[in-house]
Amino acid sequence: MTQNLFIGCGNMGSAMVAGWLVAGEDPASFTAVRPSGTPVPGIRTVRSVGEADLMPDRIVLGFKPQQLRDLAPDVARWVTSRTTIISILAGADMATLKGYFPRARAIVRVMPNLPVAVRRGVLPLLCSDPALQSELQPWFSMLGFAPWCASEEEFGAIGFVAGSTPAYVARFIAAFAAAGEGRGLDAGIALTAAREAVLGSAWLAASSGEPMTDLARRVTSPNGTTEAGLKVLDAELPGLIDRTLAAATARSAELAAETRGS
Ligand SMILES: NC(=O)C1=CN([C@@H]2O[C@H](COP(=O)(O)OP(=O)(O)OC[C@H]3O[C@@H](n4cnc5c(N)ncnc54)[C@H](OP(=O)(O)O)[C@@H]3O)[C@@H](O)[C@H]2O)C=CC1
Ligand SMILES: O=C(O)[C@@H]1CCC=N1
Repeated sequence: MTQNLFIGCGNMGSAMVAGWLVAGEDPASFTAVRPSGTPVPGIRTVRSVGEADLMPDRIVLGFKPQQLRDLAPDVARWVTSRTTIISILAGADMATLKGYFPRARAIVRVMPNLPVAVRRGVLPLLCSDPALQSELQPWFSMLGFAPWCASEEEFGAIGFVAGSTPAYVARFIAAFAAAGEGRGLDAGIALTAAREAVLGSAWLAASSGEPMTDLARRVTSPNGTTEAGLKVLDAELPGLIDRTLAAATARSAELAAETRGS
């Protein structure tokens, strides 16, 4: 059985494990290292790599990017020519990772988003070895849309469109709910209405496959209420999203520098 060792398994590591367990993966194939000892539901959790006492086939780097420099020497002690390193660290580029783990069989970057927990994630992948791509594709695809990227730039761009989006969507839903409350709605009803409207709209977009302009047109009666609302939204939203992604991109570059120690 393939042994997957998560070094750090907090919000994102636990979400990935949850998705794989729902997909039917064997819980015995996962071990999580968490210094706090907080259990990861459904799998063996230990406080240190030493306590795990296994030679993993895959090591998932699930700690914070800022910790890479300090933790890499310890992690490297468990890496052999049979070990695949899977990094979910934002910002840490392939060259940096290769520098820390020169003995690894291969290094794979993945930038998952939180819906991997319910197998509807977006998780761009980066690794230039076609054999490893074939080996890992079915495993990652259990968690959602898992495209192999041709370059670090493409990987980064998909990551920026999708990686933080669950947080942005949470804000979007909360803003609609707050606007509903401001118009006298009960808080619970306002939140349910906003959340279900976003879920239903995304579901419809995914199942119909139509262009977004067509979907919007089907809602927008000429000179009706939606048209009045869109005049306000369209004036702000594209620029706002662009600035949002630009800020995330800039922070990623800073994190990349921190992982290199420069
Ligand atoms: N959250 C997200 O949506 C996304 C996160 N990522 C990436 O995932 C990584 C983790 O982020 P996230 O899950 O949000 O963060 P969390 O803080 O939830 O998880 C960090 C994990 O690292 C563990 N840890 C801390 N110190 C050590 C150590 N010395 N040795 C081993 N493990 C340690 C923590 O242990 P303990 O649990 O015991 O505290 C925890 O399990 C980051 O690199 C981030 O860039 C990537 C895409 C999306
Ligand atoms: O906020 C972060 O840095 C991580 C990477 C993408 C989503 N969460």
